Amino acid sequence: MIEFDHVTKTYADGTTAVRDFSLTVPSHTTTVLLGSSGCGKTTLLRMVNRMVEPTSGEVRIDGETVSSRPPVQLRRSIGYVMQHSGLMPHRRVVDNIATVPRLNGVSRGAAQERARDLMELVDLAPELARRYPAQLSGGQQQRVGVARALADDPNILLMDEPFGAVDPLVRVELQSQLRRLQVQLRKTIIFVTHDIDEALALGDQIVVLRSGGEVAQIGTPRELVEEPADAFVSRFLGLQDGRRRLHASPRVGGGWTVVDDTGRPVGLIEGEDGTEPAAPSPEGC
Ligand SMILES: Nc1ncnc2c1ncn2[C@@H]1O[C@H](COP(=O)(O)OP(=O)(O)OP(=O)(O)O)[C@@H](O)[C@H]1O
Repeated sequence: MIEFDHVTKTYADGTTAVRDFSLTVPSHTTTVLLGSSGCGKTTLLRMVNRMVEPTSGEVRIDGETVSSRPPVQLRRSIGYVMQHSGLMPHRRVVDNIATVPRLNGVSRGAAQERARDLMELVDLAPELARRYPAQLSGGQQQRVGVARALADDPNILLMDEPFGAVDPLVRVELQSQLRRLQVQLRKTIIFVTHDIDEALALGDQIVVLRSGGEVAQIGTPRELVEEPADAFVSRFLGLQDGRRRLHASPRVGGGWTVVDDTGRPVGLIEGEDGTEPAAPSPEGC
């Protein structure tokens, strides 16, 4: 469990990025910090591995304040994935992934073997092991970033807009992969994004932030959509402008077409046999 206990961060130039923020992140779940640019998401994330020190308050991992842990040792015990992968350009994929185990004293051979297993886990073809990061697509680089973060089997994974720079199709693939991995690995994940769909797809718990790291609402995806705390959350989630008000209308040949409030088709529903679905009503879903 990770706890933020009344943390505030004022940077040297006087900017207060986060003010009196408290949150409990349950173990083995994914908590998404969701908010627009500049609301303090990265600042909060980096407090966990001491890349940012709070001005007041504290962050605890399993009851122990992180400020009592040497920063380098702490950082090596926590996986960190960032938007632009942060891979070392002059090192091959396999060596990038093996970085933390090597720093922690694992032999080169064993670390590389672990790296190859992780490549398989994140669906990277084995022949990519010898390439350099610049010889990979953006999506592949992010997979390497995830594999590298998992290399020393950390309990905690911090993910800062990890899929923000890849195209929408690849982004959805990476999100599904992370969901599958999480079922298997059950890490404690804090995931930062400003993308609402991504938050709804990945979060067990979502924290909607206003500027200054102020919490607008904490809830499951369902709670946020069904019971937005106020007009800000409702607007932020796109509930007021009809973007998420969907209706199903019968489709020629069976099944249903899902349309939004403007009548724009956004998807299909098919029954188990590919025809009539059991659940939705034509009045809306
Ligand atoms: N080192 C710094 N010195 C001064 N101000 C900073 C520093 N780092 C961040 N800030 C400011 O703190 C506020 C929060 O920044 P932060 O990066 O935590 O937000 P964010 O929600 O992650 O934004 P984004 O989604 O754009 O990455 C912003 O106003 C930012 O300009």
